[in-house]
Amino acid sequence: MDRKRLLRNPLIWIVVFFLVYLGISSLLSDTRGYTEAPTSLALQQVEARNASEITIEDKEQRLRLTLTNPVQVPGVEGAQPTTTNQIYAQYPAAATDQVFALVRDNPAPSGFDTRVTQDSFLTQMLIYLIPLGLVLLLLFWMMNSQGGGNRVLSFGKSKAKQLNKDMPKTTFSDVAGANEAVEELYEIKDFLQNPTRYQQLGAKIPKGVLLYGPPGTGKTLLARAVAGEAGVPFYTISGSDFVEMFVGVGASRVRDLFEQAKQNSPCIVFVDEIDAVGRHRGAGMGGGHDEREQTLNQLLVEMDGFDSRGGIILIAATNRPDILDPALLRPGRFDRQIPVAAPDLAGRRAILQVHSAGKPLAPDADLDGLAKRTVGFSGADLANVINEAALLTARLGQTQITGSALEESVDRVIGGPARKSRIISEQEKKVAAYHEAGHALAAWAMPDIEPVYKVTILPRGRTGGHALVVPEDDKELMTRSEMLARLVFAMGGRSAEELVFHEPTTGASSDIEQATKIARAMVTEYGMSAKLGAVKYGQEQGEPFLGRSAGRQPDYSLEVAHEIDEEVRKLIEAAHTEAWDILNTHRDALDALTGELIEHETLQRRDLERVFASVTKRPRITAFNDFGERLPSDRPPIKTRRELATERGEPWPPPGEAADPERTERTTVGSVAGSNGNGHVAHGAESGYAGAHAGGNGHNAGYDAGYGSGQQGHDGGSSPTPPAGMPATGIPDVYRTGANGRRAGESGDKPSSVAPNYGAPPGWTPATVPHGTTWNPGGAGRSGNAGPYGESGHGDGATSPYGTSRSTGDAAANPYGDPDGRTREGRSEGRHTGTSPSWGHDGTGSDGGTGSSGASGPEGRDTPRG
Ligand SMILES: Nc1ncnc2c1ncn2[C@@H]1O[C@H](COP(=O)(O)OP(=O)(O)OP(=O)(O)O)[C@@H](O)[C@H]1O
Ligand SMILES: [Zn+2]
Repeated sequence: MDRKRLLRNPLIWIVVFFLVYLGISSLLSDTRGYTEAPTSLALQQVEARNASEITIEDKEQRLRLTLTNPVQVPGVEGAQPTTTNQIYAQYPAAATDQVFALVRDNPAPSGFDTRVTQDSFLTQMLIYLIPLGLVLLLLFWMMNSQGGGNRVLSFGKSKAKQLNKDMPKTTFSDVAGANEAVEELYEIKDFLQNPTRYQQLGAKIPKGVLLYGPPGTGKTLLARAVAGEAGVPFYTISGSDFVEMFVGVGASRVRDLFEQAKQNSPCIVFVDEIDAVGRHRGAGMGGGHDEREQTLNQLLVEMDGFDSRGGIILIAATNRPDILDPALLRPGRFDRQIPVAAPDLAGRRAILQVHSAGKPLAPDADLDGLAKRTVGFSGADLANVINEAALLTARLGQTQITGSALEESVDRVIGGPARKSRIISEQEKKVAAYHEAGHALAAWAMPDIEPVYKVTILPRGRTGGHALVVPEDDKELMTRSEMLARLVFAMGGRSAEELVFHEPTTGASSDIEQATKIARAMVTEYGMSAKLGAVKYGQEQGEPFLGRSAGRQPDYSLEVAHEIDEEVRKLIEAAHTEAWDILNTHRDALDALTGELIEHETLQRRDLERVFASVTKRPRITAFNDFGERLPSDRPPIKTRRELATERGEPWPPPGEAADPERTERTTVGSVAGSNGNGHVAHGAESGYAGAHAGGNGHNAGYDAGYGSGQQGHDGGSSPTPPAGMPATGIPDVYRTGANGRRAGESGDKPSSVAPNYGAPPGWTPATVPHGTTWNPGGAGRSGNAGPYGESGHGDGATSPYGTSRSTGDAAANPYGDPDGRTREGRSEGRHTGTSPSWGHDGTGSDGGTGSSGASGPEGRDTPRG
């Protein structure tokens, strides 16, 4: 590496050149064989007529003599004198005349000769060329070191350098938890291996495959796996490689790319981040997009031109399919679009297994538990968790990765390293402890929210502490009650401060932000306010150049704006009251928890169960308005086969049937099913999880594109987005609880208390069903298990209610208003794994005290389409 750098330095070359020059000139020196003598001696010899040959070399000012009788030449600088008959001597230029006269008077017997050396033409040329060459060399060198590659000289020329060839060894088994995508890609791989089979059927294989989904979900990995499985070369180029300063370069690069691919077919060309070139034409601010449009046009033309029978398959990846030019996505171009969503529970478990393979795990390392805790993590996050745990283990000098190392590394990945050294005053610690205890208690006593997983007042990253609720399931839908519960949870910290210290602190700012976001989304996006109705207020501009929310425009009147603000405030006020009331009622529990928090700093679920033993889930006391005039029906929804079976006490799945009926029912991609079906099958059978997204088929309106959001907005929880269509189990659940909630609110009666059942969701009836109804909506799958939520996070998802940080919805699924979901089955489209770990960080304390938690991620915007 270093040696290479050295060789590029022109100075080295100059030095080498001179050394070589000196060497050569001394070798060729024409004084060889002659000894240098003092001028006086040489003149004496001429005078004494002892020279048999005399040459005057005019240019060198040298007298060269061959003597008849050898003479002794004194050695120069103390060297031995030598006796020789060939000598030469220099003379001064002014003495030329005298020397000439002397020689003329005393010529040798053969006369004398004068030589005037003339530089050869070549030498003269060299003299001019060498400096020129040096200058040029210097210039090249400067360009090189600037651009990294020899950019300037090769622009528009072949891009052999940018196109990296590779023969990956990756296989589909390296990709875990992305079974749908693997199934789709299996076909491509099969085609590359047996093209004739497809050609005989007259089938056209897609020319291009677009993989889209949140960052880090394994898109690159999948593309490599296709190449690895098919055993064809894999070329990668990034969309931004096309974009160049010079107009027309991008287009010619596209041409070259296809040229090269054709020469190397069959092969896979992978264009990463294709949105860099593939953006909507005519979009963007100002002018000056000609270059990009030209590049895109060229890409379109080339894609039309090549024939996939040639065995070239283009795979592109993007996080933002919604901003791609529609022409790029039409049949014949990237007509196969494969969503790569963040993994679900089974997927996460499988990914953890893939990445922990070959690493020494201690017996207490529980990958299943870890998978449950890491809702919303992408494959890359999970890989990172395992790696961090390994690093941590190495740092501690241990030989096995323990459960606590894994636990710590999850926290690190989400919230950054713990700030152990930070010193906080006793008083601040107490405030923080009350704040977090307030969150925990509010969540504990509210229906429709997951039990708190852990509470800590250890500052981590930029946060001052957090209470964490983790969903038991991956959830895609969130009911109104669940969102309300989240509001209460968010207000818990603030309420505790007010209740106990009679004064709020700045530590609740991110809670407030979070709550506002949820409430606003409920009103303007999810139509959850009876007063304003199911109307979407505000329109998002499609192009993200201005930053997501800068493009948001109000499309309603000032009066409505006023009403929205009012509704938002009402929701939050009600939640605040609710939280306050809970804390007031259970003040003993609050104090007890605070005490333990101050002592232990971090408390787990078991501790909470002990401390909160006396706290029961309670119905909401405040009236949140619900449905206006439209009274929900009392008739319960139909029951699924599974529910009926469970009621009858029969085992599920029925013996002899496929292990996972839900999954097979949903899956329409039957052709190559099961190529990688590891974790899933077992999983669906074992928990209610499959039930949780049993629906979602076939609607593609209103998905939340909010996945991309804050990589580091750790706080934000998830963003399950209730989509427009509701799955069979979904609607009634919402209605039911909503209706009951309203009645409770109206009459103000507190229901007979429901038996406390904290640990887990299965079986507990939401307390919002006040009259002791036994109806249990979703079977194991959905009972009061709300989605996740980051209590104070602000993942900046403008709309996604729970702080989108890690939500995964791939919802942007169908960006081009393709209503029937051509190639994809509805499920993958509607897929919005809205769950994510809910880190409510509170900035209690850190610098400046305002505790804004976490740099929020950039997006999380809702992009409804279709
Ligand atoms: N499904 C998965 N199974 C196993 N490992 C995964 C999976 N998804 C991601 N990873 C891990 O995460 C790393 C990053 O994934 P990859 O580069 O493919 O993500 P990407 O989707 O291309 O991200 P981006 O959109 O940011 O380019 C992979 O090298 C792999 O180690
Ligand atoms: Zn808080």
